[in-house]
Amino acid sequence: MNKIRNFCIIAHIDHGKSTLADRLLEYTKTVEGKDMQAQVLDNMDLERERGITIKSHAIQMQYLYNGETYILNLIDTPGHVDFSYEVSRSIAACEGALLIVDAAQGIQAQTISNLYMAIDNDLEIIPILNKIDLPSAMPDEVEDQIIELLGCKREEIIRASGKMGQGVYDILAAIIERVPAPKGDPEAPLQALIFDSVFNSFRGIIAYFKILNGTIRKGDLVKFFATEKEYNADEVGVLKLTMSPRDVVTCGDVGYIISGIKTSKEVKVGDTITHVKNPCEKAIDGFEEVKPMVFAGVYPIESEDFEDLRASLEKLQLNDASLTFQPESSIALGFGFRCGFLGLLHMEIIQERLEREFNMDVITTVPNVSYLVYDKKGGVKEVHNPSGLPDPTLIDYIEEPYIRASVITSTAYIGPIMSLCLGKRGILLKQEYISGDRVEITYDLPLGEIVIDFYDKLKSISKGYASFDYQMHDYREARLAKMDILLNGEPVDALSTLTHVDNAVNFGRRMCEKLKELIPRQQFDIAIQAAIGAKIIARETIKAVRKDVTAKCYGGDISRKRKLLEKQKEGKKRMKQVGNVEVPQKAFLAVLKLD
Ligand SMILES: Nc1nc2c(ncn2[C@@H]2O[C@H](COP(=O)(O)OP(=O)(O)OP(=O)(O)O)[C@@H](O)[C@H]2O)c(=O)[nH]1
Repeated sequence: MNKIRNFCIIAHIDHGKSTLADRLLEYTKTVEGKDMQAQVLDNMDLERERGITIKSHAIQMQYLYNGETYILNLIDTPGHVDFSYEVSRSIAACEGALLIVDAAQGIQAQTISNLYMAIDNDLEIIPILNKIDLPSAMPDEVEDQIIELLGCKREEIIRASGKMGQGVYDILAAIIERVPAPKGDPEAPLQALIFDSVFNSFRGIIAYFKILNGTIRKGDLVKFFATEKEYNADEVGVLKLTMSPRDVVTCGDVGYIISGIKTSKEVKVGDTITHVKNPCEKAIDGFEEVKPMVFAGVYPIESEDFEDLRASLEKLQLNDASLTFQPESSIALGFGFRCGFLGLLHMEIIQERLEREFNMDVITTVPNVSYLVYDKKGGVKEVHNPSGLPDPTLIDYIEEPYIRASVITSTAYIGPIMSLCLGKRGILLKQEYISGDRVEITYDLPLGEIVIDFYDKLKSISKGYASFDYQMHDYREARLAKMDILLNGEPVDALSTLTHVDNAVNFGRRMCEKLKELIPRQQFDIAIQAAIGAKIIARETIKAVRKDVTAKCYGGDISRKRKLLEKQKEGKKRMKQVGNVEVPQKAFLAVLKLD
């Protein structure tokens, strides 16, 4: 066990975690020659295409150091704020962390938040100044920032380039020298912490764990604490580039178990696995239950796919414990689910994974946050969907969630960032200089205002030189009103939103204009109206068109005609019939596209 090192890589988004992980795999000869491709661990297509890490990935390496072979278990983690929950779980499975800081960008918001998470879990931190090959690198200055943040010595910082390979051997040496070996007793009753799981259509559910105490053998009878269900350990093993079965996995190891579990409810991330005979006394303190921040309806395009959608969401949830869902119905869209996400990127990723991995065609509706609605009788109810709001006459007041946000930027951008936050009803708390001309600004902001487009706006006004991190803070009373959208006089519940009273008219007008752009012209006029209660606050009309797609074709060209018709059918795939109006997916997310 003293030859095992469990470590993760943490950093702000794009500071080079996955690239450095590639180098570690290459220099330890874990992946060689033909298997080596960029971002080996980002094995989801979606991760490669977008160049971001969404899931944490675990992989075991072996490395010969001073004549001894060490086992290094690496867990690569995502950098985007929406996925910080993945980071917290990976951290719990490690004793050390490589903290990577981009030498050109310096310390950013998630550098700090991920670092705090690692410190809270008592991890040994190895600071790495990455991308030193960049001409724009400012190694001395960024080193100063790291020293100030960590209170470490200059010699402890390793200068590296994940791209060119500098510093990689130093990093491997530091992992062995500085990260403590896992503690624990291989003879004690089994205590294994489940930190992730996936569904495999052939093998059932695969749970990934780290053993804190004890040993697990193939064929052992084990039980899961949360469900108290018993299973046979059909296969146990460690995680190399693929799963690598072992007869025994022991204390300190990061591994996997396959035990024929088919239903996702039976495996809970954060749960403890122990033996049926000689069980441990108590479960490991799991993870804090993650609270979704943003909610949206997810509806199958074909209503008969409802049960398939449920099964797909259950499987996805296994691999993504932060996703929540419960059935709901909409007059406009039929039966679907109200899903909870950590943020908009998370929502987008889930929609794409449903489409790619499960072949589901879905419509997602306007995202919103959760509200606390106090009624006049003194009761309170959490509402995740504007159409679930009680009648206005019964409502005493509504509270909305506020976050505490930290923005790190250079002084040049303070002005525009402050006016952005002000426009989002933000309250400035403090402004602190970190080092040089870098400033941390702290704001309280209504979450509902930032989920929509805050991140993109921040990036564009600061030309990318501002980073942002936030935590849920509290709920505060707000003057909110429910705004409905009517298409040809029919309210479309899936388009309802809660908006601040002061912005309502402006918001309603912009929504109507945007919907006019997004809903295709049809064979009759379509009136789009925004209303608060019975009062219409904005209106647009989409003029009728007679659309004969085959009109352009010359008489005999059948194949061309067929192609055009097919194309039209394809276009319909992402449409939903609402009353007599066909509404495309884009329109349901119009609110995200307001200028
Ligand atoms: N010049 C230079 N570029 C690098 C280096 N390391 C990474 N990059 C580039 O920086 C970008 C981000 O690298 P990734 O490794 O994907 O970053 P990441 O931190 O894993 O990103 P997320 O997983 O999405 O948080 C890519 O375009 C890399 O090619 C380096 O050492 N030098």
